[in-house]
Amino acid sequence: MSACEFESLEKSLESHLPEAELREVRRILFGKETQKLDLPVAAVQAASERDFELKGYRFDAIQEQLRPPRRIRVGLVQNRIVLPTDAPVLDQVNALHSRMAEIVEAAAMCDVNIICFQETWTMPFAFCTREKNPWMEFAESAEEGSTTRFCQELARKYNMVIISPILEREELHSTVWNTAVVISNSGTVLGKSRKNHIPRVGDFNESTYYMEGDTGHTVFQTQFGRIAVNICYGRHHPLNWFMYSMNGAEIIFNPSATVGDLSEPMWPIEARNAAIANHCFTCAINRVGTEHFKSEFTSGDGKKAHHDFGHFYGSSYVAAPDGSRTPGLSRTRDGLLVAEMDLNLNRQLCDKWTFKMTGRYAEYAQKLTEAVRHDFKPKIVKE
Ligand SMILES: NC(=O)NCCC(=O)O
Repeated sequence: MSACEFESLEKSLESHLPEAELREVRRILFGKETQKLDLPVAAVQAASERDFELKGYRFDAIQEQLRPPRRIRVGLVQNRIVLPTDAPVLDQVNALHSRMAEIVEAAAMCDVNIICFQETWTMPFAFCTREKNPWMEFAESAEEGSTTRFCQELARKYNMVIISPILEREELHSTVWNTAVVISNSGTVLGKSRKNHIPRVGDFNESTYYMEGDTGHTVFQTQFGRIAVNICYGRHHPLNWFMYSMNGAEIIFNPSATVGDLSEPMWPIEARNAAIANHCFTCAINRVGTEHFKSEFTSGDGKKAHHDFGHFYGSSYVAAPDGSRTPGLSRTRDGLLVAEMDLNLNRQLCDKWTFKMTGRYAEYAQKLTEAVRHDFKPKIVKE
């Protein structure tokens, strides 16, 4: 079986382990069990007709005496590109818009309050090619572009906050960014969060196309909680998650595009660890499928030139501050993951583990300031 045929770790465990053993494996691998959500029949039917996986889970929190629960639902979308990468640009974008409209409608049936799409969801992940044409044509304005207009309509129609990660062109200086546009459930553009860390690894030649973000660690206050967006490669940087959390994020979304050979063993760990370390929920989203490009490209590693990036392995999941997590979506299929969470869990875990309280941040701030200076002398004791 090839890596792009392997459905998921969860399915494999389910089909091969006896029930009692499976429970123990799940307890250790996934933490406190998330309950399956009873999703409406209409949504399940829509998912089956439209050929995407639909899964729903609930994270529970303690019922407090003074604070009412703050229960909300998030939706994570992973999908393949719809048309081949050499189809006309506008056709590719429109096809992805139509696909997303089908999935968002099902999310609305499931009472999703905040939905997040995958990184640069309106295009193939063409940054492996190092070609400028036609990929730069996918870049659009975060405020006025057709994708934002499209999302604004959906946000209003379904009373849903939408996180729409796109390739952004800032018109005045024609600067290009990798940006998540955050659209309020009122349909207003609440703001945008630009990718802070740009990869220079394997075929991820993104620095050819856009710059390190300049929006810092913005947190967006929505009707359904305070949210932030840490785009893809930013998940390898603990301080990036940390700063969103320092600004008060209750849920941090991580829209991504990453391939099996490079990052799959890290995937289940990083967002989950960030949820634990920062007392918040995290949502890891990855695209699916293998995208083929007309021109060959090399990876600068002595291997033969190739036409594809490798397999984007999906496996989107949500992690909670108590270390529990949902099972992942499939590695091969389009999917919508619905997760219900009580945001009160964040403070409950803060009180239990006190990582924030015991973090000694002032001490580290000072040490870090020293460590990044050119004349820094590391403290190493030698015999
Ligand atoms: N899109 C992106 O930043 N990918 C980099 C590779 C990774 O972070 O796994």
